[in-house]
Amino acid sequence: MSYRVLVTDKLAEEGLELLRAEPGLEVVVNTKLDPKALREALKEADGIVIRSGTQLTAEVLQDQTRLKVIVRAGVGVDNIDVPAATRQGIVVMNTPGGNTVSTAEHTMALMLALSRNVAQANDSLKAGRWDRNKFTGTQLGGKTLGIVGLGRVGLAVAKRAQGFDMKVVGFDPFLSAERAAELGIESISPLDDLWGRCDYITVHTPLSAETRNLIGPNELAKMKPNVRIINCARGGLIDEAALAEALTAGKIAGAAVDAFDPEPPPADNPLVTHPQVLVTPHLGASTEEAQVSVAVEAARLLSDFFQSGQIRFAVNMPTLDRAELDEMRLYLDLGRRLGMLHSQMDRGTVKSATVRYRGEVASKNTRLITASFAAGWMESALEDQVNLVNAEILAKERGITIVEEKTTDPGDFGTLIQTEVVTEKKQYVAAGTLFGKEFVRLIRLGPYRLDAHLDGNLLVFTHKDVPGLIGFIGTTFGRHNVNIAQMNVGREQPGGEAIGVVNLDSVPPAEALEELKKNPAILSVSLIKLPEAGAIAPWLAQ
Ligand SMILES: NC(=O)c1ccc[n+]([C@@H]2O[C@H](COP(=O)([O-])OP(=O)(O)OC[C@H]3O[C@@H](n4cnc5c(N)ncnc54)[C@H](O)[C@@H]3O)[C@@H](O)[C@H]2O)c1
Ligand SMILES: O=C(O)CC[C@@H](O)C(=O)O
Repeated sequence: MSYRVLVTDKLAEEGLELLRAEPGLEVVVNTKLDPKALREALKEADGIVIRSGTQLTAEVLQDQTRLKVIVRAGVGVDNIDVPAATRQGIVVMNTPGGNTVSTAEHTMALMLALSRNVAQANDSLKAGRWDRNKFTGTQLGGKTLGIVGLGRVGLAVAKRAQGFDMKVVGFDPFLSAERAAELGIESISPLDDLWGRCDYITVHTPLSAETRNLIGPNELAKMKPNVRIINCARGGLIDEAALAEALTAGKIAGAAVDAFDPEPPPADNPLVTHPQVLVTPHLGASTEEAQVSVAVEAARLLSDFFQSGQIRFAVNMPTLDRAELDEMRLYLDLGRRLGMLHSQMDRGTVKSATVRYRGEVASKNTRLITASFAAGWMESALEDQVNLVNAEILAKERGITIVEEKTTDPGDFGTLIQTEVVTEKKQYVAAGTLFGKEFVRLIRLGPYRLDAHLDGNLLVFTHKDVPGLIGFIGTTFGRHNVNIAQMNVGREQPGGEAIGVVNLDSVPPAEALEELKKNPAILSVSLIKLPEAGAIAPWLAQ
């Protein structure tokens, strides 16, 4: 049997050689395909190896019935529509770690070059000038570096910055303060407290809906005027126009940028053209060592896949046999939804997490359900596509152990999963059960019992148990044309504090939420977005 493998970005020769030496693999290298040609070429391919230059969009992947595997030589899979690939049964793998050191070193290179005006001084001297006074810089030693995102690259930057005698502070919802302290990093939470503390700020999070414009005009306004900002992660994490404006207005001192949105950036991109911004064309991972490392690893992943069916570093595929997956599907879905609920209830640094199983569910493979909870909890925050296979390991790496407790005593419900997350701010408790063979239900939030649907748009509000409040909520949403599908309230005693969960047919506008918050009887309002009823995780859908 012969498999055709397409390579559509520049891959180190060492990786190509490995692929070519593999019996049964036909390797086609073409780095000049436009989306239409790529789509056509994929119809004749069993596998593809890419870096960050190839966009595997839903359109490109649509109806690719021959394609079985995508291997990303690198970390970020944001140039692949992973849900679209998963839906089509295409395994997506990446090579995490292979370019971490190079990217951390590039971050340091940019930080140093920015501090010592290396690029400007180089241009000036080559243009025949000897401007020693103009390029007086600042030193890193003794300064405070703020790192947003303390994963692989963020931690590697922290270690190097400590070698330069910098004080390192940082924020990452998935690194416990204790683990950070062990690494000599002061954990700052909430993130808003970090901006005003730092002389240098560097971002190392994935780009997601939550992290887009992580640094915008409000955050820039809170920074010290001498601050220097570095982005060696993804364009889109920093509002490019706001950053350029803050530099021009002298509100901040400088910036260095390796990643843009889109790439390549248009010629009039405000950062590329700005005299105080040092730019490089996405070179973080562009070292001989990193490129060899990711290319060789990618080649090995691909040949193992075709030769023996092995799946490693898959970002969308659990190693679970079919029968077990079918039996567990609804429990896994409930675990994931509870995790997603927690991830949206609080942004504080996690101290501990516990999952309690009661009744029938306690006799199932609860490790898998706990992994599903962890995946739902972390899936919007991590660069890795979190799934059943990697969720608990990713949590552990961040100093978070998810404790499991179980009893087969059925209690009030036949089956119950109760989740508890303790952050430095407070303790959050939720519990869910299965209703029939199809439905998952939220039956407890904090100290309150209720019975709410665990899907779609949920408005959770704590309030004083006073007459007229339910009417007020209904009228407010009515005025904003938002339909209430279902409403539930829970309280400990009449007239005390209570909780309400409202299932909405659409996302309410911000003004509607503001109006609710102004009512003195309403104590807190959170909008939680969950998958629609019956929509299961891509990694459960295979
Ligand atoms: N410039 C390059 O060539 C290059 C090379 C490698 C990686 N990258 C990019 O660098 C980034 C980091 O890569 P990595 O391998 O360290 O990924 P990682 O998954 O190991 O780390 C990402 C970290 O960000 C944290 N995070 C997520 N949301 C956050 C938020 N709102 N606030 C604070 N922290 C948050 C996560 O908890 C995680 O610890 C990614 O965007 C990746 O694509 C760029
Ligand atoms: O392919 C590259 O050189 C960039 C890779 C980098 O952005 C990554 O996410 O691994």
